[in-house]
Amino acid sequence: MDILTSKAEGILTIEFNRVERKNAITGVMYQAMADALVDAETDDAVRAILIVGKPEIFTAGNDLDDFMKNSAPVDGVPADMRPVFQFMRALSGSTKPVVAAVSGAAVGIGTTLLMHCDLVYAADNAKFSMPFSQLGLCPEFASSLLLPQLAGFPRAAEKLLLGEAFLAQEAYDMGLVSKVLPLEELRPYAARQAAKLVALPAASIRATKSLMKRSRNAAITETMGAENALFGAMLLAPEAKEAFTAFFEKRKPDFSKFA
Ligand SMILES: C/C=C/C(=O)SCCNC(=O)CCNC(=O)[C@H](O)C(C)(C)COP(=O)(O)OP(=O)(O)OC[C@H]1O[C@@H](n2cnc3c(N)ncnc32)[C@H](O)[C@@H]1OP(=O)(O)O
Repeated sequence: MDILTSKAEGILTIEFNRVERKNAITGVMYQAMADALVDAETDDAVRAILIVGKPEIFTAGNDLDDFMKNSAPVDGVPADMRPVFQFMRALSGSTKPVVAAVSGAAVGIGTTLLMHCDLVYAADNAKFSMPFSQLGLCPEFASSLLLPQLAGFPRAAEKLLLGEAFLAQEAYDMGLVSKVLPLEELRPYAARQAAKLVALPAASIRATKSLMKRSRNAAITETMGAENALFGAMLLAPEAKEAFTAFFEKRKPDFSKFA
């Protein structure tokens, strides 16, 4: 199983478990995470959600092979019903508190998804990146809105226009993560924070989260629509094909022939 889910003591834990592919996320994995989140939404026994990777890798982002093989529109399946949309909609719309524990690399959607979590803990080996422009793509799932809001435009531009990677301390300074911890303390600390949420009155947690998010919900939905229309087209363009092919051929992409 490339995604492990478990429920215990009020916490739904979702764990990336595809370490041989650096936890790169396939459609099947997005669907498993979406289904777990949708189920949690109506399960009163779940009072907090914890998303974790492995000590050496959070996730390498979307599986690039999946991007190459499964990006064309499918007859009868609206684009926003694809598993990645179902997952991000369920995460962004979750009324339950979501805690993420990040160690190792968090690439692409691996960093974007953190902007939709509530408490984000990073190990001192965490490394974040959103290399969309390097892949011939553009930001997705409201990162073009939320990152400039968090970090300010000039710093967000380094991360989104150039796709520069950044370490845990910078992520903390930018406001993307709540706290940086030594790697061995990350998972137990995140679990303890989730347990604190479980012990608090669920109605209070729901109300607080909803109030904190309400002023930006409409903008997030609108931005996701604009981003994802562009993203879907760019996935099928030759620049992305060159980037994905270059990754698997272990060479630098050559974008010089594209205007
Ligand atoms: C809507 C969502 C959008 C997005 O998420 S866009 C972002 C897409 N992701 C990426 O562009 C990241 C690609 N991966 C990497 O840059 C690197 O990996 C890492 C920095 C994450 C790790 O580097 P290292 O430790 O040197 O590992 P390795 O040798 O590159 O990878 C080990 C095996 O894992 C496969 N793999 C890694 N990432 C992906 C991926 N994203 N999709 C498919 N496969 C991936 C490789 O090919 C390789 O495989 P083999 O051992 O056969 O050579």
